[in-house]
Amino acid sequence: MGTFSASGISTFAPTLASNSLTTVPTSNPMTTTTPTSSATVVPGAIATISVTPSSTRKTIVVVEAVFGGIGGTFILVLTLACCYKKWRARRRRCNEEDPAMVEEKAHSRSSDLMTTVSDTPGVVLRDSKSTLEESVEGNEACGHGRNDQIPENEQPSPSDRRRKNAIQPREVYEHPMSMVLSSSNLHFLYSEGGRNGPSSHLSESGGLQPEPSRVSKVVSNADVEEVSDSNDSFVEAGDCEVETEEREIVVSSPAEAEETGHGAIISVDLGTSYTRVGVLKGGKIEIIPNEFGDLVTPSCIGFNGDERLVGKSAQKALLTNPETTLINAKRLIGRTTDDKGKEPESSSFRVHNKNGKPVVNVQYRGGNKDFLPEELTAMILSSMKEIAEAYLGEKVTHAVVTVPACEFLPFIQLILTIDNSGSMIRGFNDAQRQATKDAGTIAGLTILRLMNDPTAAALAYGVHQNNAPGSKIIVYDLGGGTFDVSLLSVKEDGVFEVLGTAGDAHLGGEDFDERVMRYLVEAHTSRTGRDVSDDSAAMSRLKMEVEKAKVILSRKPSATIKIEDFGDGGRLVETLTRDQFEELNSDLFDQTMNSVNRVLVDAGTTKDEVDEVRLPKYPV
Ligand SMILES: Nc1ncnc2c1ncn2[C@@H]1O[C@H](COP(=O)(O)OP(=O)(O)OP(=O)(O)O)[C@@H](O)[C@H]1O
Repeated sequence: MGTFSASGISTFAPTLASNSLTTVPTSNPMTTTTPTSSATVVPGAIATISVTPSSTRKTIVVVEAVFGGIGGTFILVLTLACCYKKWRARRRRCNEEDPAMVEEKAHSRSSDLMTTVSDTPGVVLRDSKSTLEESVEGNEACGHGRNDQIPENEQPSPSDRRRKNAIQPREVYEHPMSMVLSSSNLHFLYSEGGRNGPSSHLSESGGLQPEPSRVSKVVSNADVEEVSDSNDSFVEAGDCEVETEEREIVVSSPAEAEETGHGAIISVDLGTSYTRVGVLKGGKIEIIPNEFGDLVTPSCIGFNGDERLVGKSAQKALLTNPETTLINAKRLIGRTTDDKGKEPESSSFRVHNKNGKPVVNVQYRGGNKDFLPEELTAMILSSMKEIAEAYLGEKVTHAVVTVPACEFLPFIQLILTIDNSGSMIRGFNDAQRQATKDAGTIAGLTILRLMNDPTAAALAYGVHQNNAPGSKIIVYDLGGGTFDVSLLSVKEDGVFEVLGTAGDAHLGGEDFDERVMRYLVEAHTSRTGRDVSDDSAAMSRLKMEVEKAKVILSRKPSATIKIEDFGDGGRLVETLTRDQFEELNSDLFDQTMNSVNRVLVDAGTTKDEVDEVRLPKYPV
């Protein structure tokens, strides 16, 4: 789950304030690749479209050349109709696993199909919240704590003060994990995305009385089933697809879970930088500490002779054996080797092409070994399984795993970006989702559900509990490697509707770290004449220190980075201010704002209609 704490907040809020949310920034001094859009081609619609001017022009020229004249127009319309149909079908499949709406107060109007929340001890959200708050408290020492602990004399940077009229983010302390954990035990009402979100059907009905004709599958409390692979959310009737608005209703309690033979179902927040595992126990959601007593485990894998390390020990080995220590496997999963050039350069391990797939090559057990990203991810999942099994004293076979949201590009945007990315989807696409499931299988886990990060986040923040009906909330979730933003509308009876989701599976805290690293290396080189960028041990050290500094900058206006052995016995001592950090990363923040803009425009909402912005906090 993503988080950017104070530095993220401070940068985000003013941007939100200063940018018009109906237009995309068209230039940025730091940007080399930030897309700009041409508002002259299709006014209004294009305002949120992220395409390079050259690709737009190319597309238009091709369209004009190929589709000139009346006959051409007919062909164009036909082609667009076909594309649109395919796009809709894929979009439905993509949304399949997005539990976009959640019903939390089912007991008030429960139907025959559903048990009530009060019947289901595992869904007492307040309990999960307090557990999580405790865990945050317990981790203040790591520097990832709550902002209300910040000493009063630590004033925000001058740039913060300049920011007026911003939508004020509220601090949140829960972790998305809480609801991920509940996902196997709550009443979930899946719905098809409206323009980019769900239908209004459920919200009208309060989520409790779905019309049977519109429900493709109902799982009653006596019939808990695996749902992750169901593809029956729409039926084909000849050439015509009849879309069902609701997809699944899953009702389960711990007792019921046992009946199914699943045993305890673990939930894994599989992050680019950190992974967490939890389980529902004794009516409460618990995040399980690892062997070090930490609630989060670095998503790091190390190979040392015959030994395989996962987590903190691997992270430590990053300093001594950077070539055989792997980070960011999530950024490779489900990718092809063509899908390159978007990742941070700081990874020290070797990635090469094997049958079009990126493969990591390491020295292990006396030989050169290739590992697919799903195999690496499986190692992390396997470690989470072991942590859970040691804690529970029983075998774990089933899990719910989070993935970055799957955002379908609006159709018009798809047309205009086709030669840019060729992809219908931002966020995790089908291949990445499938590869994540495969990783689960390799780890000996059946993945019951892939849950979208922003949905999990929204649930965890208790958006449906804590906000008045009618309020609109933005959930801005910047993680280690991915970014998701969702616009939610709170309905009656604790239901919320996801009006839109956007994001970038190539953008996260790692990219921000990367920028700072580059800056520091350049500064060091020009001062000392020594370039350490090829020294993987020095770069690994720098990476760790830069991340720490970034976290400090969330609370303080400046941070000092000191590395005693920074290549060739040299030393690095640099002070980084929050303003510098923000400037170095300004285009990355702008990119996140593009997604915010897109979500708002897709949902037909303006900035003024947004009541609140939620920025996740990070309980390490
Ligand atoms: N207090 C903080 N201030 C700024 N950044 C922070 C803070 N705490 C953590 N981070 C950054 O947040 C990122 C990790 O967040 P998180 O654990 O939510 O992501 P993840 O789940 O590993 O990644 P993703 O969800 O993208 O796969 C890292 O880049 C980390 O440096």
